[in-house]
Amino acid sequence: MADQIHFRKMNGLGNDFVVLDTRVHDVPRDPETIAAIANRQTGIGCDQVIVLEPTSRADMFMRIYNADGSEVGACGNATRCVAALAAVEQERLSVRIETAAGILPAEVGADGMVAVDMGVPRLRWDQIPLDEEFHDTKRIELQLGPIDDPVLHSPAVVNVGNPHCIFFVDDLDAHDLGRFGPLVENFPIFPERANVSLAQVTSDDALKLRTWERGAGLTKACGTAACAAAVSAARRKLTGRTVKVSLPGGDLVIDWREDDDHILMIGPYALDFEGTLPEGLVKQESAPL
Ligand SMILES: N[C@H](CCC[C@H](N)C(=O)O)C(=O)O
Repeated sequence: MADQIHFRKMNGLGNDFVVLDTRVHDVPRDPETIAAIANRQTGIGCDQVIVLEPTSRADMFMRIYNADGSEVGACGNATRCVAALAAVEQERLSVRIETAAGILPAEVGADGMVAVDMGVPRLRWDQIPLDEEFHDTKRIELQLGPIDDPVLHSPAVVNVGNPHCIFFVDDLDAHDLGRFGPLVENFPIFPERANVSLAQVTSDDALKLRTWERGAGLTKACGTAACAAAVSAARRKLTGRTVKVSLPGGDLVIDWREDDDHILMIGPYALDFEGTLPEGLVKQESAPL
């Protein structure tokens, strides 16, 4: 019988994760099993599956899989959750989490908040990446064919370890992100697809955000989208460089630091419950011949 695979169910502002740990036992990584775990009808149910791995360069390596099984480079909300796990393990409040997009320092606060240095935004068209050259990535012109809404023709694009497309609108609720999100996510201009957000600036230090996540769909919060929207709003001079981002699941504070260009993301984390993966969920290793 395959050994029982322990998991932690965690969330950051309702963006939820199943966290597995390869330092304890082998865990499945094939896209089918990841998608089966993430399935909210027949699996555990989550937006992303997070797999912890050993590394000599940081306290742990965080591998990130979307619900569709695709592996990606960054997940802001999960980084806060994993930083909290690392702080408990290492018995210190300053930790470092390695991801495919880089090593992220984090500080776990006594107030249950975690501050993660998400690094510097990548702003060149080929860093997003886009499949055609645009000199001004704070406002690109999208030929949105199937989308007739003119306000959705000139988003900002930015990479914060993963690709983001941010539309600034006057009223979030006036647009059906569930309808056009998947269209934009899969536009050919985004060779690696994109996370798609609607942002509504409400003051010079606050904005509201809704996100259709690449590989996961509508989520209650997206940490990297909050970083991307804050950077894009500041680039367009719609806000300052420190912004409260209000998502359906709650608020994050994003500070795009002037001195070193790093993006600091501050917000909560939560451990919901722990368990073991149901046997049927994990493809059994084929028996040795
Ligand atoms: N869907 C994202 C990964 C998860 C990001 C999100 N959950 C966050 O908190 O940043 C992508 O494909 O790049």
